[in-house]
Amino acid sequence: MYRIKGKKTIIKICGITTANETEYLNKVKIDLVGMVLFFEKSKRNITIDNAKEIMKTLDDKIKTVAVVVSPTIDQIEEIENAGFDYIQIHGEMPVGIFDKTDISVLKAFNVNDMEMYDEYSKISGIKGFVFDAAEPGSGRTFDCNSIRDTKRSEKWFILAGGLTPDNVAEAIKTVKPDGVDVSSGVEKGDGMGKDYEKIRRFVRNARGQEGGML
Ligand SMILES: O=C(O)c1ccccc1N[C@@H]1O[C@H](COP(=O)(O)O)[C@@H](O)[C@H]1O
Repeated sequence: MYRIKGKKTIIKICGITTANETEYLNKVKIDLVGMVLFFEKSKRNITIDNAKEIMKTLDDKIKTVAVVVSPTIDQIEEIENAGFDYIQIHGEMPVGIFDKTDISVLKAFNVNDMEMYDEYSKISGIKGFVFDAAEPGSGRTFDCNSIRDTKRSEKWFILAGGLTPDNVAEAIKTVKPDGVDVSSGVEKGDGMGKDYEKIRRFVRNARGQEGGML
C-alpha cells in the first residue's frame, strides 16, 4: 500500500461549467478541479475559452484537470497551451502523446476493462489512474471491492464513479485510495451545476476518514 498514514486524501470535483462555481471550491479547499472538454455528448462540456475564464477565478493551490475522451494530439496541445496542470484521458491515448507533449496524464480506466493497466503503470508521463464505472460522468457506482487489491505504485490511485457525500467515507475505508473524484454526486437536483452544500458534505465526509482509517 502506498497510502501514507495521515496523508491527505486528494479531492477532485469534476464537471465545473462556470466561474460562479469556483467561489465555493476555493472555500472548501479541494485539490483538483476537472473540466470536460472536446466531448459534446456531455452536459458538462465547455470550451477552452470558458475553461480559461474559470481558471482565472480559481485559488492557485487548486490544480486543474482537463477531462477528455480519446483526444487528438492537437486537442492535447490546446489543453497544454491553455495552462491545465493535468489531462484526464478516458478511452484511447493518442499515439505519440509523450513525444509531442509534456502534460501530466491521469489515465481513466473503466474498471471492467483494465487490460492496459500493467503497461500504463510503467509510463513515467502518467501521474496517476482514475478508476471509474463503465459510463463516465453518469453517477453510476461499481463495487469498490473489485479494485481494492489492484496493484499499486507511486502513481495516484483515484477512485471515481458514483461517489456521493453519503458513500465517500465508506468507499475510502474500503479502497484506501490516494484520492476521490466526484461529479454527478455533488450536482443540484436538476443536474445543472454544482450544489455547494453537497460539495461541503462530500469534502467533510472524505476528510473525516483521514488518519483514523489506516
Ligand atoms: O462528467 C462527464 O460528463 C464526463 C464526460 C466524459 C468523460 C468523463 C466525465 N466525467 C468523469 O466521470 C467520473 C465520475 O463521474 P460521476 O461522479 O460518476 O458523475 C469523473 O472522473 C468525471 O471526471
